[in-house]
Amino acid sequence: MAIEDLTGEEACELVALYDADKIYGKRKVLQNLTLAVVAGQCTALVGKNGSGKSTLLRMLAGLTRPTSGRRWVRSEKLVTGYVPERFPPFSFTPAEFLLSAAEVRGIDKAAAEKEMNGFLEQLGMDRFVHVRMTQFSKGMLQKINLIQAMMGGPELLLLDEPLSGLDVKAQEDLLRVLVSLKRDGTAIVMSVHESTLIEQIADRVLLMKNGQVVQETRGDRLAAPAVTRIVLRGLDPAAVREISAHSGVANYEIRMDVCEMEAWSDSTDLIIREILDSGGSIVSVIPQEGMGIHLREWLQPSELLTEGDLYKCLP
Ligand SMILES: Nc1ncnc2c1ncn2[C@@H]1O[C@H](COP(=O)(O)OP(=O)(O)OP(=O)(O)O)[C@@H](O)[C@H]1O
Repeated sequence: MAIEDLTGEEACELVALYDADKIYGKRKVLQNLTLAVVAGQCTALVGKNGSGKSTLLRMLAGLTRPTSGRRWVRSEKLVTGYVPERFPPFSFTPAEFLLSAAEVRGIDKAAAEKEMNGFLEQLGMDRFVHVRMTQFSKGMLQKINLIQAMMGGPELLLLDEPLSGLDVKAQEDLLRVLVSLKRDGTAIVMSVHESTLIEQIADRVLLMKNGQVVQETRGDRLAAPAVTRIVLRGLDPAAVREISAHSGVANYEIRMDVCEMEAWSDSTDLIIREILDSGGSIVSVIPQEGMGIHLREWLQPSELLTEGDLYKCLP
């Protein structure tokens, strides 16, 4: 499809890559990447160090061009916030740095000051507004790094390891801010190692390996318990419905004389027994590993909001 022909749902796309490669010297660090970023959607990039996450974020930001393939952007005026992996301890105060960054981006001074103070307060940094950043810890610098990207109402927010250096309280504060931006329609793409951040905010998770997206899953599937797909025959719909009323059945679909059921893995034996006892026969039983299980190898658990429901914390 020609990019110029995007209509309907695709019109929500803010930026997209088509068959994009990035080559440094002889090394292909991104290969055949095709992906679109949609307003209000949060995408998490997961993968080992060197798998290409930062390069992909820079390419989406327009900071590096594809060696081949294309980057499409809805408008050259797309308001984009970018949080680089490293943020140096500039010898400015947050007020000096953030307000001049806002001025460069054409944000009105009074509005910038109001927005800056709001973010500083939300991230517990308001006391340090006039302190030189050379005295800041890694976590404090990261908060300023995040604020510079979030100011000016970005339509697209690109975050390279946003939780880096933040303590648990700061992670929770940031998560609240990100959820609220996402609710207002900001698209977020972030490289991330913490599973809880993904579970709380990501709509989709892309697993990267050697510069390619090798797996894609929904963010909420990461936390979902494993299921078993059971295909059965020989039961009438009433008998299927009766078994499906069991809490161990996640969902089912009847097609002609065959029924496909998804059972929570820990109920598989019980459900199969009920099917056989009711006179049905089993065609196949396939455990659904789900991508979450593969993805978890690449993620660290985090203490972030392990018990709370994030949405309950929101104002
Ligand atoms: N400007 C550059 N010149 C040469 N090689 C580069 C450049 N930028 C990145 N690379 C290489 O591209 C590969 C992918 O790097 P990238 O930083 O995108 O990976 P990453 O998944 O973000 O890793 P990390 O989590 O360590 O940041 C690495 O091998 C890196 O050394």
